[in-house]
Amino acid sequence: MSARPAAMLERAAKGTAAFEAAVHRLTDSGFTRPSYLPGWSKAHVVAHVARNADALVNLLTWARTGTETPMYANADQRAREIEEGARRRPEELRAELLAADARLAGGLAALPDECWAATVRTARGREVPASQVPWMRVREVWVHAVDLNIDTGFDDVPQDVCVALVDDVAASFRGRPDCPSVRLRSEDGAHSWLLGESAAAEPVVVSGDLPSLAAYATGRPVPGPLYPTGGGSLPTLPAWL
Ligand SMILES: O=C(O)/C=C/C(=O)CC(=O)C(=O)O
Repeated sequence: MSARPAAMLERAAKGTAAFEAAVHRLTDSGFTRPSYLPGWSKAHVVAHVARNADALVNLLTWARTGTETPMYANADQRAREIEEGARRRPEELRAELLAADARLAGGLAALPDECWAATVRTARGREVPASQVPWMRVREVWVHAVDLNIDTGFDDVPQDVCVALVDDVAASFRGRPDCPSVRLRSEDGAHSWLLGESAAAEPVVVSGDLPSLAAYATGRPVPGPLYPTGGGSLPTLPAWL
């Protein structure tokens, strides 16, 4: 069986198309308007997503060659390139995004089967197989399509991506003392996640549809109603990523 993560590659291609389409709907003057991310304009978000594509190409290079090729030289380089990108003219920034997306698509298509299991290290120091790279891109393009604050919301994010996002958040909040104990439950009962300290007393149960749960877990605008146990207020979660 091939180690190629075919389904996730497909999701990455669809998410990338959705992000590019959202940017396409953005007027030139809209680039300088605020995104949902504090201190970032929409242009910052576009520049970050373009640089993330190149950073992921670096991980694919690492997987293919065995030579350590970090996503970014350091946090300063990452921040500087986002700032520089955000100052470019809209047509340049749009073109940069498309070129970076094409480089990443080429790198993903060309990675030999035997390289997907190679271990690489992310900018957050996580050691992961290269087969995680398509998921890392899915996460970036969908969450930041919402962050652009144009017209994409979590209702537009495919349900399987919503589930995978909450899986990701639950894994990163597991056992964290700064995370309240919260059980997220999809309204159809098919999915359930425990956030925060599992040893803590009775968690607050929050139920709702998958887009709303994913939006709440990732700290984004929640499209639909969420129902915490006892009708109280929603617990405040720590920032994710
Ligand atoms: O998944 C990780 O461990 C790291 C992800 C990132 O660093 C994504 C970014 O924030 C980025 O490329 O700037």
